[in-house]
Amino acid sequence: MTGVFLGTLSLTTIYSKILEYAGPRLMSTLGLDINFLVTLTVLCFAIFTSAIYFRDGVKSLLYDYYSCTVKVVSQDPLFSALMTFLEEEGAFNMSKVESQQSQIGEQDTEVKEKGWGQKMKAGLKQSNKIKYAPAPSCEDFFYYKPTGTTITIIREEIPNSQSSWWNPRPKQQVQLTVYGKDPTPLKMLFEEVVERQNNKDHGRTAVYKARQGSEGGATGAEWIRCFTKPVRSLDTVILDEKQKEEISEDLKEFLLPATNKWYSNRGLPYRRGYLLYGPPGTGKTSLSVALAGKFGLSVYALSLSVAWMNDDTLALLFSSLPKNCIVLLEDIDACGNNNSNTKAGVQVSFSGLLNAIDGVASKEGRALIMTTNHRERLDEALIRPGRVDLQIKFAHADKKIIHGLFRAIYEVNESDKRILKFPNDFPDDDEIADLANVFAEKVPEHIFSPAEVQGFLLRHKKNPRRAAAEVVAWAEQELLEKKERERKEKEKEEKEQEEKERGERKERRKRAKEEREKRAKREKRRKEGKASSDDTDTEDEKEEAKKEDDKRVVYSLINEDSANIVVNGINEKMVGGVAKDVVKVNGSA
Ligand SMILES: Nc1ncnc2c1ncn2[C@@H]1O[C@H](COP(=O)(O)OP(=O)(O)OP(=O)(O)O)[C@@H](O)[C@H]1O
Repeated sequence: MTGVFLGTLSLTTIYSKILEYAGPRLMSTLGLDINFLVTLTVLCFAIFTSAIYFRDGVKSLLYDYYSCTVKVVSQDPLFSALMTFLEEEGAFNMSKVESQQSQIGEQDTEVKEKGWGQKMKAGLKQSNKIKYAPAPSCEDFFYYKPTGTTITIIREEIPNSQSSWWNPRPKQQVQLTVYGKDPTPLKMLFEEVVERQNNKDHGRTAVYKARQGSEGGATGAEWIRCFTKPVRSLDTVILDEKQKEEISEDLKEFLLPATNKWYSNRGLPYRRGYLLYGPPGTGKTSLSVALAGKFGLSVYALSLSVAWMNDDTLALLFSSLPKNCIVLLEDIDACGNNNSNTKAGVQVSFSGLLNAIDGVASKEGRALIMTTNHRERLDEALIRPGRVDLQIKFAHADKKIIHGLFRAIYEVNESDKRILKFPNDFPDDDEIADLANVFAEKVPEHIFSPAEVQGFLLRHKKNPRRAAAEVVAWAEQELLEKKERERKEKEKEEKEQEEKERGERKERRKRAKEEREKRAKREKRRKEGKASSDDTDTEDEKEEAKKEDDKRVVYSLINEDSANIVVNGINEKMVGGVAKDVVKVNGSA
């Protein structure tokens, strides 16, 4: 009954009923007029709204005319250092957070020594620690003690629409504002950020990796600080001392400010290029990282073989390098040469690579280290002076390198021996020197890479005597396996070559057939007196036709006589490979 009754009442009726009922009671108990109350509420609301408008207006006026602002975009190497600093200082209100892996701080990941670029992926051991970052578009206030100033921090995502491959949008930007005309607090803050970053990097080498930046349909790429690792001493790279010194001195001189001036006075682009070539596992990457460590440079590693790398992204990455860094470009032979031969899956063209290295957009002040296992496949244009100023050859280990590797592994200081629980009877330095001689005598020279020898030694990390005793058996076994691997590889290569040649022959036959048919048609038209200017053979066509006629002669001869005799007899006159082709044609016919 009650439900039906309420249903029939309208809201206005209820409201007027309440006013009718509550009004007089409020009046009698509180002494307040209901009309007065309503007016007061509306007035408060109006004042509150105007106050907000007023505050925003003043704020925007102050912001426009009486503040200093610095914006840092995510592509700037300073971005991650700044975010780490602010996070460490507790500047962010973490009530609105998002989990994040790469932007704030760096991924403290362990990386296997072997290789960069694509290989690095396999070597990364992701730390499972989840990091939190303040969600974008939040405003934070950070009290910066040294200057007693409050800094407003706004972190924003940047809209997609502004991006294009030549100007990829930064993913994010952080904006720091202080009110007042004095930018000193911001300057001081940035000095502290850089100093803290430098202190952290001291004794470490920072490694940056190229990352695809493709959103909103536009492709792009950016460098991302991946990790830092302790500086690798040049002494741990076992190589001919002269070669090490040569490249080290060259780089040292290049980095001098006077050299920069010298280059610019002569209008030369201030860049230096090195080529490290040789079989896998001989120390090319290790030397590059050790050099970076020695001169306090960061390494910018990239590989041409990653699926998204193309001419544009490569050029973009080269144009966004900082000054004084080492760019490590591995497996440079992947993009082929002027006559193509690009590896499957590689999108970077040879001209694209040349353009990135020393095109107009390429940054100055960087040292480029290119590595390859196949120097013979490189185009001379790529390694001409100016692009490559110094070449270092790496080879399989000789006696000196084998000896050096042994000593490098087993010369351990007392504290490491204690911490790592080395056995008490671990040989002293004199015995290690003797064992190193024995070891080097037993390993055949120029067969194994330093990486292979090092791999064996690491198996007996705490037992050099055993390593020296067992190395012969290991070397024999390895040799057998190596030979088997080489045999299989050769077989595979031969098969691929055969397949390629078969394809080329097929293509040539197809073209020749089309040409014959075309000529026959022309001939027919000529005989019928319908020849047009198109039917006149060009010099090239005449030459092609002559070749075709020759082929047909061979072909008919083959049909009559023994193929081998004819081919051997005519081969002299033939253009390379034609006779052989015809034999195969005949064979398959
Ligand atoms: N000459 C060397 N001195 C010291 N260690 C070496 C040397 N060569 C190789 N190694 C060791 O072998 C491993 C692989 O070396 P590295 O990656 O530098 O070889 P690479 O020549 O760059 O190989 P790839 O051509 O396959 O990239 C590393 O652990 C490195 O320490």
